[in-house]
Formats: sequence, structure tokens, C-alpha cells
Amino acid sequence: MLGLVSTSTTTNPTDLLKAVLPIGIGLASAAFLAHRATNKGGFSRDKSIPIVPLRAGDKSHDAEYAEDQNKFLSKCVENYGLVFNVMLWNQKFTVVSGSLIREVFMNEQFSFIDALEEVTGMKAFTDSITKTSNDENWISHSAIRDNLSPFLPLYTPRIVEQLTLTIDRELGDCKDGKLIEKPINVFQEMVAAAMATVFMGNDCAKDHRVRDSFIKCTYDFGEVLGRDNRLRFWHRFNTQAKYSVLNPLKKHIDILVEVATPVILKRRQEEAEANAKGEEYVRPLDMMQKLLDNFDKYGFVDIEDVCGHLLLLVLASVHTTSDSAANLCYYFAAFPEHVDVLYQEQCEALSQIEQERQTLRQSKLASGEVKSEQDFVGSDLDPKNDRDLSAAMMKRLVKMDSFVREVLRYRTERLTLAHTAREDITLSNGMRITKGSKAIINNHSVHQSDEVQGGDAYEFRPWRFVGKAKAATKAGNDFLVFGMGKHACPGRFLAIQELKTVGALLVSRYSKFEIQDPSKTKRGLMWRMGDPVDTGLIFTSRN
Ligand code: HEM
Repeated sequence: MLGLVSTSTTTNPTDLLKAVLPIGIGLASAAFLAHRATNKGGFSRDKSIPIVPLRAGDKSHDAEYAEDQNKFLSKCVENYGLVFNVMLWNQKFTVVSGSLIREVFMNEQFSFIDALEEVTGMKAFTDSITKTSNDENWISHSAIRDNLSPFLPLYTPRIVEQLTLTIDRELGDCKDGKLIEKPINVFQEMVAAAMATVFMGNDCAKDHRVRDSFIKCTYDFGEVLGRDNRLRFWHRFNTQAKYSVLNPLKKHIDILVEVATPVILKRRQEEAEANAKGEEYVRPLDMMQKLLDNFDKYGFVDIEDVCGHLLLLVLASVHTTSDSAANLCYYFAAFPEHVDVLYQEQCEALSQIEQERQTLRQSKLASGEVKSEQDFVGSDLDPKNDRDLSAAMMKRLVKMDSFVREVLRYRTERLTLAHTAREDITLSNGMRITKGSKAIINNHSVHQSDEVQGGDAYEFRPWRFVGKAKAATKAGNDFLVFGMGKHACPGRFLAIQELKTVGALLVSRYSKFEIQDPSKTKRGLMWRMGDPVDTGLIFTSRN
């Protein structure tokens, strides 16, 4: 029987990732897919929900779905309507499609966490990472909403710096075309460096042990989930007992604590000195500091607890974002005609901003507000920052934004984000999802619908969203990549900012991206989150 993770002693990151990614997103689908334990919960008892018949000789819908997901789901909706039952990955799901999807996301009695817990039994484990936990918000949604997203423009220079340093170190000059066999590794390094500076500040991010932990903790988490029979009582009991004592993420928490402690002490000392002098202490900007500043509000117990929470954020963010960034490059390779368009957009936006800043400087000099050119040095209008990839500049990259949104729309798994019904729930079409059964979201019915997407829904049309007020961060009825409603991914603003920055840095440095084995192009575009295609990329520098 297959667990979530290969039981082989040679750790295959891809296998592990399949298990791991659910912590971030509807990557739960990966866990559901890899899961082969006994099914718990059945179809909804509402007999009006049709059960899709099996193909002759099949024992489940797995083979038919795997052969052609689009065809299978189109056929089901056509024949059975928006709600129907299927058997996939050794589980029974009620597929909810189209306009009814919203009712699953908006109803708190449909629980993504419960469905995930059923498959992975991971709650005992995530609880053991932190000392304080909350049943519903095992990763604090509000911590990101309140402490991260509003400050994104301030984080941008640091994110850009880290991404730039890592690209230049890992890819560098590719004059004659450089083959990178496992691009995912490069993108993990990039994203880990960027996330480390956002979550823990520059001083901690400089320490390679922190960046390594940001990458490796997700693989270690995969080990935890990689157990068979996780639905059985004894397994849960065992997990609970074992991981509260022998937590495999403990070593990463220890590293974070070890690196963070002197940094925090230094900050405290600086604050005390500033107070003693009657000066205002400028608080460092990072999640760790924000969590410490709100220690009582969040009810933390100690620094280990804070680092445990930071680690949960890492589990939600690093692999989801690096997987998407690596995938983006395969789209550059598959659609080379768009790379220069994106580069041109960037050059024009930079020149425009440079011009605007120059005009502003001149008017300040003319009005006497600023005495000399020299006075701009170190100010907001310092000419040295004219061509920075600032947050304001990234906002102008509407084509890049559309490209990223289209990649996510095009690739996102067709069925994801199973939710367990906590009580009998009647949908607006009168069908009842009974307590304990699982509703799964039919992304295909939205992302591949001509009506919803404005035509050519099976085509990759990178400028589809230009001029449409549909930014890549905008979750909604037509874009389910980040979920919807109360639990919609709170990290999407950071994720999109990083994806656009990675895109901008890449197209400005490299003019050509090629897939090492072109016969794998289709898979390169459509890999399931956490299971990258096994062919590399060749990068060629701009002249
Ligand atoms: C491309 C990258 C990412 C994708 C595709 C993604 C997608 C998702 C999805 C589909 C969900 C579930 C939404 C739902 O239940 O309706 C989710 C939840 C979540 N994501 Fe992300 N995510 C990404 C990056 C991030 C980042 C960078 C962070 C942190 C900074 C983050 C933090 C979270 C958290 C904390 C939740 C749980 C929210 C809740 O239950 O209230 N994610 N994400």
C-alpha cells in the first residue's frame, strides 16, 4: 500500500513534496491523490446526487480521470449536472461545480481542515510544532493579513535583493546556454532567501542554516505524513504520542531559535538604548518582530512557540511559491514569443518611472524645496533607485501580472480542495451533502469554461486579463487558485509579488529559455504542484 511518501530509504523530494504541499494550499489534492488508505466516509446519502458510472473493467474513476481530466469532467457535467459523485484516490467525493462552488467555500460547515486531517492525520503533528494552537487557524490567517500584506511595498526592496542575489549566484551568466537540470532547486533557494528576510529579517536570513531549514522542513514534514493506515485510531494515537515528543521539525525550530535569540537580544538592547536617550526606536520590519510585538495578543508562550508558528508559515509558503516560480519558466520556454514582450514592458515601465522621478526632482529644485542635486542622495528620490523593481513599478507590469494569472489558471489541478461536511448541508439546487461526506471543488468547470473565461479557455492566452481589473491576486468565482472566502490564501499577495519579481528578473537577464527534452513540454506546463517535470531548462543570457 502506498503511503503519502515513498517508504524507500532514498528520499525522493518529488514524492515527499506530493505529501507535503497540502499544508499550503489545495495542494491537499496531492495528498488525496497519494493517499491509498482505507476510505472513511461515503457518498452523500442524498439519492438525488448521481453516481458517475464506472467504465467497464474499472474499479474506480482513477484511470479515466488520469487519461484526460478535462474530457472526464466535461462529460460528467454534461451528463450529470453540477453535482455528482465519483470515486477517486480510493475515496468517495461529491464533485461540486460552477456556480455552486461558492457555497462550499462560503459555508464554515464545509471544512478543508477536517478533510485534510482525515487523510493526513497531521493535526497532532502541527499542534506539536507550536505550544499554542487554535483548532481552526492552525496557521494564523490574521497574522499574515495584519502583519505582512499591508507592509508588502516596504518588504519589496529586500525581496528583490534576495531574489537577485540568488539568481545571479545560482544561474549567473549563461552566455552560451546553460543547462540547469533541476530548476526547482534554484527556485527553492531563491524563494527561501526571500521568505527568510520577510519572516525573520535580514540578520537571520543571512544565516544559511535558516535558509536551509526553510527548504528542508517541508521535506521533513513529508516524512511525517508518509505513513500508511493513517485513518486508523491506533495510528492517530501513535502519531499524537510520538510527534509530541519526537518532532522531526524540532531540529528546524531549534535552528530558528538559535539564530533568532541573539538577534532578538540585540534588538531589545537597541530599543532600551533608544528609550534611554528619549529617541524613537525604529522597529525592524519582519514577521518575527511583528509576532513578538503582539506576543500577548497571540498568546505565545516563548520564543520556541513563535519560531514554531514561523515554521508553519514556511510550510505554507516556500514550496508553493517556488514550485509556481519554477513552473513559470517552463511557460517562458514553451511560449518564447512572449518573453520579449514582457521584457519590453519592463523596460518601458522603468524608463517611465525614471522620467517621472527626474521631473519631480527638477520641480523640487526649481521651487527651492530642495537646494541641490546632492540633497536627493539617500532620500526617496535618490537617482540611484530610479530603475529599482519597486512595488510601484511592479504594479505597472500588467502583462506580467496577466501572464502569471494565466499560468496559474491554466495549470491548476482540475479537482482540488476537498471539504468535509460537518453537518447535513443543502445546496441551493436542493441537493444535500450529508454529514461526513466530502465535497471536492471542480476547478475545471470554472477555469476551463469559455463562458467564465471569455473564450478559448483551453488555450494559453497570456494577455487574457490585461485591462480587465483581474489582478493575479484577485480570488473569486472565476479564479480559484487561492481558494475563496474567509479561508482564501492570505499569502497570495506576497506569492504573486514574488512570482512577478522572479519573472521580471528572469526576462531581463535571459532572452531564451528552452526545455531540455521538448517532448516533455506538455508535462512541463501541467505538472501537479509538488511533482515537477523531470527535464531541465536551458537559459541563455541577453546580449
Ligand atoms: C503560489 C503560491 C500559493 C498558492 C497557490 C496558495 C494557495 C492556497 C490555497 C488554495 C489555500 C486554501 C484556501 C481555502 O481553503 O479556501 C491556501 C491557504 C493558505 N495559504 Fe496559501 N498559497 C500560496 C502561497 C502562500 C504563501 C506565500 C503564504 C504565506 C505567506 C500562504 C499562506 C497560507 C495560509 C496561512 C493558508 C490557510 C488560510 C486559512 O485557512 O485561513 N500561502 N493557500
